[in-house]
Parts: sequence; structure tokens; C-alpha cells
Amino acid sequence: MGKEKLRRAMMFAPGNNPAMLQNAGIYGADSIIFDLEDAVSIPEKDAARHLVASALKHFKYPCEVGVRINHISTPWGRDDLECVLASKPDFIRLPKGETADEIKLIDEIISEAEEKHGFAAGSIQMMTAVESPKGLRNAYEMATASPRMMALAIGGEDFVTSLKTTKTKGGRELFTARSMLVFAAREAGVDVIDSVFSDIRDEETFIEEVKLIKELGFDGKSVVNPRQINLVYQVYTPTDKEIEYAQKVLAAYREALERKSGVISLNGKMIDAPMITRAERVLAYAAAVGAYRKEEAL
Ligand SMILES: CC(=O)SCCNC(=O)CCNC(=O)[C@H](O)C(C)(C)COP(=O)(O)OP(=O)(O)OC[C@H]1O[C@@H](n2cnc3c(N)ncnc32)[C@H](O)[C@@H]1OP(=O)(O)O
Ligand SMILES: O=C([O-])CC(=O)C(=O)O
Ligand SMILES: [Mg+2]
Repeated sequence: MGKEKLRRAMMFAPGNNPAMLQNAGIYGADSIIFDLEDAVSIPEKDAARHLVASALKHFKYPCEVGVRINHISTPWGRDDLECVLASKPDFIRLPKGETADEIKLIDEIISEAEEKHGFAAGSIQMMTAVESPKGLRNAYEMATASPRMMALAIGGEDFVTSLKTTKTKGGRELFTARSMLVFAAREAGVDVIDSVFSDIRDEETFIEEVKLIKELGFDGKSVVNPRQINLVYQVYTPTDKEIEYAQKVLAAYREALERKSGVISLNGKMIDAPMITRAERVLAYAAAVGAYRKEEAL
């Protein structure tokens, strides 16, 4: 697929909840994020970072596992990094990222920790969540500030708060920010992950939101609850009709190559180079997720 990993559902688990930390791997999320930031109250910050470091060290997880630290400018950010890096998380998620300098600083701290603990240089990745207009303006600079950067995310709850508005069902208020983040991530060549959807009982609106972010170009979504994981996967799984069409496009392309014909048509419709790229992507994605679904299923 030309990508290292699927990141359709990245599930947060609160860093102060031992049972959730222990069981977070059993639900089939592509990635897990242990949270030390907003899911953890101030009096619990110190205990949570040690709990997370211990979970990373002692439990085996079937997917990549990262830690959302407190922002590096808070009283907890550096301690979070120092403590959890010793247990070698797969990645660090910086919340409320705003500048390339923050990314460079964290990159340096990770490099020092890799050397100190004997981990391979560059083996711990990074991502940041954009949660303010300033972060959005600097998204491309942040995404390219370190070779460790694997993804940009949007933190919609904080983003709408910084806009002095609220989250609506259709997400009109986030539409421009979401699109701009996709542009920045695609230009930088990193993954792009949508925000959490907090009402875990409202599956219908959740599915609509996942359809929207998939259409906008996101690679996946941050989720807060195991029951959201499969809903994301269903939306992201190519349908039987999409696969069939992709196969037809590629067959028509191969046939045109054999005939040395410049123009390719399928059922009277011209097939051009971007359509071939998209057809190849559909088939590679279906192979990577190992599944397809009936068009009518959602
Ligand atoms: C805006 C932001 O910053 S969001 C990021 C920070 N927020 C978070 O990390 C919150 C993560 N989510 C949660 O803590 C929980 O899902 C809640 C509090 C929202 C709901 O919790 P519950 O009411 O227990 O959910 P639910 O009944 O669906 O749980 C079913 C099972 O899944 C477990 N579970 C639920 N959410 C999670 C999770 N995020 N990670 C791991 N396990 C979980 C529960 O412990 C429960 O396990 P059990 O059956 O063994 O008892
Ligand atoms: O980053 C996320 O998806 C969750 C978050 O902090 C927010 O929405 O503010
Ligand atoms: Mg936030």
C-alpha cells in the first residue's frame, strides 16, 4: 500500500485506569493511546505516568501503543516524557501542538532517551494534535519538523472551544480545519487522524462523521470507546462494488496497454491516470484490511 501501518482507529485509554490499560489491546484497535493529558486530573498526573510506564513495560499489546503526554510547556510534560520513554512506547502524541520548535524540542528529548536506554535511534515516533488556529497554521511545519513525525491529528473538542463555538452534529464548524489539516498532512507525507466523537451511544451520528472524514481524506479517527472501533472499520472497508469497479478499471488499462492504445474507456467513460492510481489504492487497501463489505451494509 506504500504505507507502513493502518491507523483507522486510534483508541484512547485513560492513563489512570489500570483495568483499561491492561485490556486496551483486546478490542482490535489499530493503535492505542494511553492518555496522561485531559483524561487525568491534576492530583493523579504523577501516579498515572508511572502506571502507564509500568503497563508499557509489563504488558504485551497486539498493536502500536503511544502515550499522549501533557504539553511540554506544562508542569508535567517533561516528567511524562522522561518517565514513559524508559518503557519505549511506539510513539508520543503531543496534544495542542502549535509550533515546529515544540516538535524539535520533543524530538531532542526522545533522541537523548533512546541513547540513554540503548534503544535504536529514531525507533520512537511522534505525532501531534492540532487543537487551535495557530496549530493549524503551523501544521505543515510541525509535520516536517522531525523525521519521527508519523501523523497529524485534529483535536476537535479543544479546536471548537478555541473558535468560541461548539461541536454540531454535521460538523460544519470543523469542515475547513479538517480539510486544511488533510492538505498539510498530504503535503508533508504523514498520516492524518480525525478527532474523537464523545457521545458513545450515538452510533448513527458517529457513522455519518466517519463517512465524512473518510471522504475528506483522513486515514482514520481517534476513538474513546471499544464499540467505536468496528464502526470505523466498517466505513473504511472497501465495498464489493468499489472492488469490482477497481478491477474493471485495471483490466481495461492492461488491455489498452496490450493494444498500445493511448485512450482507455470503460462502459463509455474515459479512464485516465488518476483513476488508475485510485483503483490500485482500493485493491491495495482491501488487501491490507483483508476484507470487503456489501455496498448496502451501511
Ligand atoms: C477530548 C479528549 O481529550 S478524549 C481523550 C481522553 N479521554 C479518554 O481517554 C476516555 C476514554 N474512554 C473511556 O474512559 C470510556 O470509554 C468512557 C468513560 C467514555 C465510557 O466508559 P464505560 O461506560 O465503562 O464504557 P463501556 O460500558 O462501553 O465499556 C465496556 C468495556 O470496555 C472497557 N473500555 C471502555 N472504554 C475503554 C477504553 N477507552 N480503553 C480501554 N477499555 C475501555 C470498559 O472498561 C468495559 O470493560 P469491562 O466490560 O471489562 O468492564
Ligand atoms: O485529540 C483528540 O482527538 C481529542 C482531544 O483532545 C480534543 O478533541 O480536544
Ligand atoms: Mg484536546
